[in-house]
Amino acid sequence: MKIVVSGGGTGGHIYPALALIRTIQAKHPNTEFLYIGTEKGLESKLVTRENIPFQSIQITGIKRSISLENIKTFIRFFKGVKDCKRLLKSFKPDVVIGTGGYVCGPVVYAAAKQKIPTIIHEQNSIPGLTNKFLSRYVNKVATCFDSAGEFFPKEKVVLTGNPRASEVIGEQNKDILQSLGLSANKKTVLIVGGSRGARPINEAVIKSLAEFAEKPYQIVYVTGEVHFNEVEKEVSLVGKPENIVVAPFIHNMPDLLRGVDLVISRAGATTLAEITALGLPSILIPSPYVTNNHQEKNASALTEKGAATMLLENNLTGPQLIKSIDEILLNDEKIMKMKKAAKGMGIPDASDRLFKVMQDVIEY
Ligand SMILES: CC(=O)N[C@H]1[C@@H](OP(=O)(O)OP(=O)(O)OC[C@H]2O[C@@H](n3ccc(=O)[nH]c3=O)[C@H](O)[C@@H]2O)O[C@H](CO)[C@@H](O)[C@@H]1O
Repeated sequence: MKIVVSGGGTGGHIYPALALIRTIQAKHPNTEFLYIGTEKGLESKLVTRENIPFQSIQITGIKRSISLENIKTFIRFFKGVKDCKRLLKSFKPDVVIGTGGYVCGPVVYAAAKQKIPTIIHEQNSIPGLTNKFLSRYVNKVATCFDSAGEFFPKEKVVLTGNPRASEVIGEQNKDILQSLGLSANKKTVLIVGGSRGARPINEAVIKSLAEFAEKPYQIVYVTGEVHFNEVEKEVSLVGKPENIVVAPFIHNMPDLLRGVDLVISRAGATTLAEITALGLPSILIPSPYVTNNHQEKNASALTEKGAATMLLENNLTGPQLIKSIDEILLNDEKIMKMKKAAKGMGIPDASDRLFKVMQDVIEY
């Protein structure tokens, strides 16, 4: 079998694609893959380090306001479609799957025009522009939230969940905490601002460092690659408590997630799929800078079930962050309830479900 995968820009679109590829590689080792992305997106780094064949095209996202840049984007889109048609003709895939981000636009569109079976995977509760556009042309739309289905042609929608949920499932192993220089026996909080980090979260954490030093729990704090140097400088001015580890990015996030007790994060949909699959309590700080405020909607799905608490960025201060952590981590009964609620929302067999959709469109 030959499969083209495309998805990019941020980790939330790339990791589901990689998780799906790994599932298929495990089941059908002879499958050939081609990943199409952009050089600028995180995919050019994340995909190549997995030794998956990677080709890049040039494309930019569309701006919501009318601008000259959009005319250039349309020109790039059609040039991208032409380049993709050439790549697809030479690779001859059985199916093409897009996991979101604007790079999928020309890839999936070109495939649909060449009558190659196509699927898009939408991670969020409110779909992105590219997936809405592509839904007219594809065979199936795989979703992770019921609410996303309303935005797509009904007959094409299948609720599969996010393949990354399947990937994080596994035995809990605290070795990773020790390898980071932390204790295997203390409760552990992971603080992460999505795949690129989030400055407002970083600011609140830096302001809380002195107080964290007094806490009975420990913290893995992931700054995001681009913010790391600046954060390190500020941390060295205040002094880093021994119970905190600061890292720019964690490549083996599934291992780490299996070792922590509480996650503080933006409300990116792939992160939410991971924490619900594992049944992890969370404090979600939705990014207000995303299309249609979709992260707040993503987060609400969890808070409505009691799986998470939400802290809006407007209310994010150092003291509020510490209060929110203590309310959960120092209350075993609350932890148990949140764990159960989170687990109840997880879709751990998402990879299998999505693979089944692929088989169905190929055989159709
Ligand atoms: C600003 C923006 O547009 N954000 C979107 C983007 O978020 P973003 O890329 O931040 O996505 P998510 O939070 O959903 O997923 C992040 C992924 O990166 C991984 N990870 C993160 C940090 C790290 O150090 N190591 C690591 O491996 C996580 O485990 C997860 O698999 O895609 C999501 C999924 O479509 C959307 O919901 C978000 O709104």
